[in-house]
Amino acid sequence: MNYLLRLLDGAAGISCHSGEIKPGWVFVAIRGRVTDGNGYATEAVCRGAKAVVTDAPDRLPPLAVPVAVVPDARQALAALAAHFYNHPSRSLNIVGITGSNGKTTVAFMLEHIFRTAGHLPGLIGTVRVNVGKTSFPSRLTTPDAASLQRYLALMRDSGVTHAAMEVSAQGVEMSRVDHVAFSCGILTNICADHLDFHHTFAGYLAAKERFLTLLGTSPLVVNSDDEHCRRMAALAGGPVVTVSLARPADVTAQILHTTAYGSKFRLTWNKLPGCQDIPAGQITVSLPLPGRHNVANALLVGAAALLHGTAPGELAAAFCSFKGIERRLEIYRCGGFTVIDDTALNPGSIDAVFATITSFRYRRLVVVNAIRGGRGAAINALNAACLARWQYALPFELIVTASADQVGPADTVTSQERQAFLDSLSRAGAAFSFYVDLQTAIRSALQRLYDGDLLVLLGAQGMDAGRQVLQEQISTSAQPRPATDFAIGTRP
Ligand SMILES: CC(=O)N[C@H]1[C@@H](OP(=O)(O)OP(=O)(O)OC[C@H]2O[C@@H](n3ccc(=O)[nH]c3=O)[C@H](O)[C@@H]2O)O[C@H](CO)[C@@H](O)[C@@H]1O[C@H](C)C(=O)N[C@@H](C)C(=O)N[C@H](CCC(=O)O)C(=O)O
Repeated sequence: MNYLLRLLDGAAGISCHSGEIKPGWVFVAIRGRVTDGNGYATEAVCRGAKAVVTDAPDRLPPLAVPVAVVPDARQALAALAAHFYNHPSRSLNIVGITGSNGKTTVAFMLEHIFRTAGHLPGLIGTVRVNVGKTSFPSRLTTPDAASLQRYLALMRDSGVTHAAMEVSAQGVEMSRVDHVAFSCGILTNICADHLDFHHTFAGYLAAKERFLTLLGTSPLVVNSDDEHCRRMAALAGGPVVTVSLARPADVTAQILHTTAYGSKFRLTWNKLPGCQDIPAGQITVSLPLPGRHNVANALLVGAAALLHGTAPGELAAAFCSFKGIERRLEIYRCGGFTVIDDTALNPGSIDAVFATITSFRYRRLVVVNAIRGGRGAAINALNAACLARWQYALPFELIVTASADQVGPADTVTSQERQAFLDSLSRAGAAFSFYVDLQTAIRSALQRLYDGDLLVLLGAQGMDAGRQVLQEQISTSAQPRPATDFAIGTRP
């Protein structure tokens, strides 16, 4: 390793992407799933790379710069990047948030609480990267190791002290978060997802278990209402703080009142490990986010905030002022009807949306669901069965459409993926209409909607186009009606 670290002497940067290389940088060539980084080494040297690191020297062309051979290029990238930026995570409080659903909401909620408690916060996740008040676009939930360490160094050098970071299973599996010192971990829930990457549920669980190894002896906050999370907590190397809505735990919630626009609950905690100065206590929280799953998210956030010394009074105030985030059970008005917009990429998140809707009052329900493509297509059969099950429980008109899972063309829905999804829906007994074009699907939904109806947009980021179509319809005069319009209670 010393020889490797000496490569960094005088280096100006490090990257695994040739396009990012600047003079004096070190290029780490990674054999990937789509292409081989070794094939870009010449380009990296032409851009001024001072050295190249590889775990496949036989795939490298002759180069006029030093080449270091390592057992695993991904792990070497993480180790070199952490060393190059002088281990920024050691100067930060970083809460690593992992799980199938809820990572983004938990991360934004925790960032908000850290800010309200007077810290300069940071956030790394699916929607964006925040360094204090500066925002950067996000291509991945968990960036590659070099980009990640770069962000962490920027946070440290900008005075950030507390950061919330989404840790994806892919990110763990690909060593992106190796050499990150987490002050705490959060395990939200575990359902079959990302089968495109891990291929089996066991593989997905193994990635989550590897996160616990990386967490070391730092505390783990775990949702003990989730069976897989309970089992995994037993593998933690440090103290475990359990949170639950339904059973005895270190941190619990008693829901007092829910409406379409939020929940009121009593949050109670025991004396937490490592929190000498915060005795057991209780606060009443008004959370302006609907749904039981958001109370579960708030429990995880509350536990992590208390572990980081947030005073109970500050915690209650911070929850009350949290505004939520786009496309996570986001509710807005569109003329006389209401729209719920959620990325809902897997059965767990689809369940969370419909479980919340069961207590809403509306005239009719219309659902537009965007099929996942590319990497996400592996989950489509499970999503179709989940939609059919909910259509049986809550009759609704289902409109299906195709849309890019992410922005990249690699994720457009192929005709095979589309037909496979529609066949899964038919087999499960669902009634639906299909429109290839997302905007036509939304327009078709709009023609069926009247005052008092509820429109639900489910699916990938490609659904952003749907919002633009809706915005055309949202009359400037329409103001959000009081929550009483959707008071929880008897449905028509
Ligand atoms: C499956 C997966 O995670 N792939 C990620 C991985 O790709 P890879 O290692 O297979 O790399 P590759 O694209 O084959 O390229 C090989 C190497 O050549 C390099 N290269 C490539 C092209 C070039 O011109 N020059 C160059 O040097 C690349 O930087 C890379 O190091 O490393 C790449 C570089 O960092 C990522 O862009 C790529 O993310 C792709 C786009 C992706 O969609 N990933 C998804 C699956 C993902 O990671 N999702 C998770 C979870 C999301 C969730 O929770 O739902 C996430 O953290 O975002």
